[in-house]
Amino acid sequence: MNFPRPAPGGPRERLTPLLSLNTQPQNQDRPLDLQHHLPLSRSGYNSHSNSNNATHSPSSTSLFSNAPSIFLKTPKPPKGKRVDAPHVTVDVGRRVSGNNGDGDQSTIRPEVTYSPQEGPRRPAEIPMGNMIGVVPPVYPSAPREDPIQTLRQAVSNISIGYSANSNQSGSMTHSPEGSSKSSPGSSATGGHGYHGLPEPGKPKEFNDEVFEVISRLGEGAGGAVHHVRDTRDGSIYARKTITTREVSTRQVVRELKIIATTSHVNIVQCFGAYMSPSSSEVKIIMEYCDGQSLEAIGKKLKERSAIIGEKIAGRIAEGILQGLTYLHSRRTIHRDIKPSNILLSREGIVKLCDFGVSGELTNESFLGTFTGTLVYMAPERVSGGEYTIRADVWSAGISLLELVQNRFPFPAELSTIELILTITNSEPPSLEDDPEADITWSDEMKDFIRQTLIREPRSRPTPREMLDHPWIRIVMNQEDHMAKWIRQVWGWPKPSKRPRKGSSRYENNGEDDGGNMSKHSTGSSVSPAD
Ligand SMILES: Nc1ncnc2c1ncn2[C@@H]1O[C@H](COP(=O)(O)OP(=O)(O)OP(=O)(O)O)[C@@H](O)[C@H]1O
Repeated sequence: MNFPRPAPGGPRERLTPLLSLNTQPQNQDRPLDLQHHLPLSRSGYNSHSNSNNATHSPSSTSLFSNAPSIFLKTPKPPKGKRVDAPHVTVDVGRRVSGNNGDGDQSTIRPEVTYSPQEGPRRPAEIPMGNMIGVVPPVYPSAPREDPIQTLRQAVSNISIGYSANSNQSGSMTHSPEGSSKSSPGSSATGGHGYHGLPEPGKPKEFNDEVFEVISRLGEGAGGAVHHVRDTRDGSIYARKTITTREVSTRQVVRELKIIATTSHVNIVQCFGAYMSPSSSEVKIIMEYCDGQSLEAIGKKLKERSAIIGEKIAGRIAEGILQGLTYLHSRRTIHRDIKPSNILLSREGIVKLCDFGVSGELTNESFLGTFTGTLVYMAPERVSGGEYTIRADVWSAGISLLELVQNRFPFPAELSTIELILTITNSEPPSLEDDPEADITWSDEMKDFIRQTLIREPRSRPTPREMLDHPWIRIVMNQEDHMAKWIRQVWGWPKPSKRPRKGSSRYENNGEDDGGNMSKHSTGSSVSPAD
């Protein structure tokens, strides 16, 4: 990460000398390297925060006339509060002391340090290597933040097993075939075999040894997601591995906190987490969503030259909005709603996942935090403005439009800058009939998409308001075929009503799934399930 260098001679804030070095040069022929930005990011320091808290002042005088000085902007830490390590630029004119051999071990001998809380005090000698001095700030009462410790704490907070989340407090949005309760056991592998449910209320301990990897589900920015089986009881999960070196501690902690504290039928359920022995990875154990993501479903439909029907699209839209409404009630914005983060369970229930970039609202809005996937971002986010939960509504609209039209709503050949300009300045994309393919969509559905893609954020409805849209009400008044539809998408056999002794739960009972997808048709009747 690049930290902004303080502009020489630029506006300065109140500076407080933290450390003054008394230089008694013993070897003056090798000047120390000047003007290095030296992040105080030894282990235990949060190197990416408070980048603006330090600067140096070459022209300032120090306690000792010849001594180079380090100055810090020193916001006085509130009592009992953690202080992140500042970044300092060391302005050291001469090697201080020590041998000049290959080891290049020199020592700076600070005479006085100054702590905003304690005033001047004398620290120990601080070794230098390679002519760069790294001087820890002296905040005796401020505990250093150890990222590994922070992660361990966050992991242990959620590693209380599935018992904490086993109560699905969210409303069921429809009545799927089979069990509606989310549990690892209910997601049998590829329709072969039913695994017993873990005992409710009994926390499970997870580690690498207990898992067997079935397949790799995909890879995101921070790590990979695997389909795994717990060899102790055959339970099936999705395991997300986050490489701690690639993702900021804050981001991992935020994701862990959000998934550990959310409990809703339209949010992927978390069953626990653990750290790899080397602490280089955090692994999150989630419910496995057999129905896969809207991205994978879209690809499958394309392969078969099939499109999705209105009733199915409406159910999916409703599930997304329920999930977002719940998140909003928890003062959370997802910030990365896109087809690969919208999953379906075996029963066709929508499950939002990937809270890596989600944000917790302190006020109703965020200001200009550029996090997420550009192509699904609302105009106010792309342009760096303030944004609210309504930004997630836009992303949901783009994702749905992509799914039903089976193509990305913006021209594919746009460069990043052109895409930004299109999102911010052009007429928002809309749902259109395709007479050539004999596809027509209802006016209600077209209006629903239009409402989600209103450019002016304040005029765009919230997820809660979108749930009252006539299209959603019409769709939700009709019979639910999600389980049948998702089975047809993936070609799963129909589950038998009563499993015969010794047979698998998802045994094919002879249902003909051959005609599960029309090549094309009107938008309202593309599949038997529709
Ligand atoms: N619980 C789950 N069940 C089934 N598949 C999942 C689950 N969680 C994630 N996946 C799939 O794993 C893949 C990787 O997911 P991940 O969230 O890490 O990255 P992504 O959304 O593809 O990319 P990015 O990190 O850029 O947002 C995606 O295809 C996603 O659909």
